[in-house]
Amino acid sequence: HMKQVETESVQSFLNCRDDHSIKDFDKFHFSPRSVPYKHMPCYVLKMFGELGFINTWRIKTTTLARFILFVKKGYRDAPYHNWVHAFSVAHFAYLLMVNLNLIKNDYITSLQGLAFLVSCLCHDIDHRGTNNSFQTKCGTVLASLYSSEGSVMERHHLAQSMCILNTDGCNIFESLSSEEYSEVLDLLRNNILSTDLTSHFRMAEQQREMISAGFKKNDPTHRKLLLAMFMTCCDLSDQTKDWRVTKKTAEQIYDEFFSQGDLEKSMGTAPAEMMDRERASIPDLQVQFITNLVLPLFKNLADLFPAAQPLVDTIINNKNVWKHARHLFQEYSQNGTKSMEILL
Ligand SMILES: COc1ccc(Cl)c(-c2nnc3c(C)nc4ccc(C(=O)NCC(C)C)cc4n23)c1
Ligand SMILES: [Mg+2]
Ligand SMILES: [Zn+2]
Repeated sequence: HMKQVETESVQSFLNCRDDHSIKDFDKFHFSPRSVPYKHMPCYVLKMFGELGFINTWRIKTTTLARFILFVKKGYRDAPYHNWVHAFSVAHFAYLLMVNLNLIKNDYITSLQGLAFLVSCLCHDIDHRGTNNSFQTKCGTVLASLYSSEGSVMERHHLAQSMCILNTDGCNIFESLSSEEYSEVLDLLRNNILSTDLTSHFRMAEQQREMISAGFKKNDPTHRKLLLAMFMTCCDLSDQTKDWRVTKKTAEQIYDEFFSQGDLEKSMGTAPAEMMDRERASIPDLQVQFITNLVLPLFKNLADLFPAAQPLVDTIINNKNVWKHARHLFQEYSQNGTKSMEILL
């Protein structure tokens, strides 16, 4: 078995070098979900290399390769919260660093960039396709471990990430000095915990103040707010791609949400509307989500980085498609067609 794993792992790191079918990998419009599944680990390695992290932080390639495969194995095959989501989130972190020159223009340090990319890769590890309120409501093991501090799932994703770093031959931070090591773990913690959407709302106010007051590069609080903002941008980056991607993402998310709703009904509790396949109107929910969360967030990003303005334009386009789909959906759902097929 180990032999088979070894050859498979070696295989998944050889073939992306000669994969000339991929163009525009470092452009905002590129969809990471179009990368062949078996090439994804290799493209993660490529991102670490292109950002200079392998040399700067003296990361052994075999250690990084093993770390990537353990992270990939740490994800379950949930409809949305799976390895492909993790890969796409990490890819957007790469796009931000490359296209906004975050490290060159010292918005973030190289160490913060390394922690940022690793955090995105690990941010949803071992997700079960159910959200924080499900954990507490149904008294899961994870709730018994973490519900007193909140952000139950995010604390679990962090714990799983630490386990992988402590696994033989997987510690990609082994060449760091002790102060760099403790800083990178601190960054990992802040970044992964900041992907809890409810804590994003708390920070959104401070982020707006930071942007209107003007970002100060050497203000540690500004740095922390900026990294938290980047993490949520990456987590929601499917919204910045063309309609096909956002539609497919919505299908996966509501597949996961409605399964949780079914589970809650079978346990005798009433699910939230967005989790209830009998009540939810996906176009309405998506217009709300984009209006209340996605647009303000990426407008903040574009305020700081004008190069990110095209992302806002794409999000507005997608929102208009959902608005157009709204009455289409009502019309069709009258005669029972609830499915997303009707959307172009
Ligand atoms: C950043 O962390 C997460 C965690 C989990 C998910 Cl699924 C998402 C996420 N990523 N894309 C989406 C899209 C397209 N629609 C969504 C609609 C609702 C919600 C949701 O959780 N609403 C309740 C909350 C506001 C208290 C999340 C949605 N979402 C992001
Ligand atoms: Mg998450
Ligand atoms: Zn996520």
